[in-house]
Amino acid sequence: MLKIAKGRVSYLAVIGAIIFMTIQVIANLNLPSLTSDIVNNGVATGNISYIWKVGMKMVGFSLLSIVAAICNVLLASTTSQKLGQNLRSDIYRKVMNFSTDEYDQIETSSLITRTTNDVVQIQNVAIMMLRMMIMAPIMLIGASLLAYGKNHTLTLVFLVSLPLLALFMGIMLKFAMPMFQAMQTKTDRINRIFREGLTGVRVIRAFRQDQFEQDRFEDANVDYTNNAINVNTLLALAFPVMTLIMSGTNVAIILFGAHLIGNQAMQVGNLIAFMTYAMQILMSFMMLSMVLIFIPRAQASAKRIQQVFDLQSTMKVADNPKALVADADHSLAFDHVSYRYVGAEKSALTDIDFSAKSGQTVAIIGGTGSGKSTLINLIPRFYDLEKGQIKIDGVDITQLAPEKLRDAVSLVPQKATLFTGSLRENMKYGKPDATDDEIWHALDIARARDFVEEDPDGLDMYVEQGGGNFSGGQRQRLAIARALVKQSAIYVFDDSFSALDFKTDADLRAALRQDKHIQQSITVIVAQRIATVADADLILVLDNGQLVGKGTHDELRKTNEVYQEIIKSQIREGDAE
Ligand SMILES: Nc1ncnc2c1ncn2[C@@H]1O[C@H](COP(=O)(O)OP(=O)(O)OP(=O)(O)O)[C@@H](O)[C@H]1O
Repeated sequence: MLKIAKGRVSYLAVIGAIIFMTIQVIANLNLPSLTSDIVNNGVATGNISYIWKVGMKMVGFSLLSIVAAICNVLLASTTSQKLGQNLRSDIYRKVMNFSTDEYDQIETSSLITRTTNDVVQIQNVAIMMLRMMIMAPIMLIGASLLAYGKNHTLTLVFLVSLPLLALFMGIMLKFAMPMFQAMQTKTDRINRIFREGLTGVRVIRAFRQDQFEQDRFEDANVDYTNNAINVNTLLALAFPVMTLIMSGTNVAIILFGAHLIGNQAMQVGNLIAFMTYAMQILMSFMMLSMVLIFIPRAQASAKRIQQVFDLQSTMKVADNPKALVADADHSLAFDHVSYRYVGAEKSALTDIDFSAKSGQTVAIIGGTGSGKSTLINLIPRFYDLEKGQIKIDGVDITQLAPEKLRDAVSLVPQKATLFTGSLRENMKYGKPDATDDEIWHALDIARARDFVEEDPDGLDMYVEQGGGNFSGGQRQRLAIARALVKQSAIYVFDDSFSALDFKTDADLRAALRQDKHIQQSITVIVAQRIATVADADLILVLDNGQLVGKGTHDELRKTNEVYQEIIKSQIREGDAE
């Protein structure tokens, strides 16, 4: 908990909170003594001017206590809010820098709970620490000493009530702590099922699994609710018991106090003050116990957040990362590359070897699961290799700063993802200073100009979450345009043309070939159709992670069996050139 707060809170604010809380408690501790003074020396003797004098002092201490309390609350809540803000930013930054392997280690839903719910738990306890944790010990010690000063004998009452209270709080902690700790994992479970239900709603309906999913969610929901009810019942039970102990203490003090007053061993005012101190002692003891109940839950949350911070990226960045020379002739080379997914039994790619240079198009074709997407995901270093090297412009990509490498590669993923906002913002994603002319040029090549122009808002058109207000083909074309705006050394299209009809596919590729910038870059295309790959300078045929063919369309169709098979299957489907 302290580790997670380190460097994320202002120490000045923490010191300020401690100072103001100390002032508040000292002012509060003075009030009972002044009350006893006013009763003993003012009320009992009928000395009005003395009552006024001490009364004004009491008002002064009360005002001081109020002002100090306000300052403490302000500092405590600002500090806890800032701590939350910093934690959320740091988690987000860390997660955004995860390599793809790390994403597999902590579920997305759990990451969301950690950024929201867990951070809130820590914020709540931070406020408690900056208020109750400071207030309680000072008040406990101060009130005990002052009560002892008022009457030694009466303090013996605490020898019974405090151990009783401690015993009860101990039992409470034992039962409440595991329930509090379980709350976070139960929240994770609810979020996971809810998220899956939302993203997979169409599949769920199509497979008529609505009831199954509803039951699954209900299960998690009931489990969470029962746990929350149990915790709250326990806390609710605690209050009457604590009130009973406090009232019992009060009664005992009054009984023994009356006896002492009867024997003239104590003044009335001192008894009143003693009772107030007794309440302050018991209250601070309870406050400490409450904080002790909440700390383990926040501790569990802190651990979950720390886990995210502790995840070491498997991707090592070179000590002196190299840069690429802008506007130079480019090259891309795979040098006997193999790759195996973490935990997988066999390699997804084995001994892939090819190279390409500026102006060339490399096409990758192969059956489902043959390793096409894996191969292109290795270019922007989403994963690190098992064996071999990938070089861009002759430099091993592990020697490049990751941001420089990602600048050099423009990727159109298999599943086109657009972000909420205007279309212009989406288009500028890879080049924030892109002009409207550049965007229209890219839309032109991507065959997306027509439908954007038809919309009255044009580039200001609103993009809904995930690009939901566009068809699959339109989304794909916009994703292509976005990649083109970025202007990189290498363009990678992961099955990006499959959502397009044959004519649009052919027009788009022809427009790509004519673009000046593309002519100086390397284009890598993953495709299913022979027609899409036929005019590439180099075609790679993948089968079961192996490179079983490498050459031009003419070479491969004469010599390569797998390629011939693909052609045959597509002729049968009437889908070939
Ligand atoms: N994250 C992953 N973890 C483990 N194995 C994976 C992962 N992603 C893919 N694979 C495996 O790697 C192999 C290659 O998958 P890849 O996605 O590269 O195939 P693909 O040729 O692009 O297929 P498709 O045409 O269906 O997209 C498959 O056997 C797949 O099961």
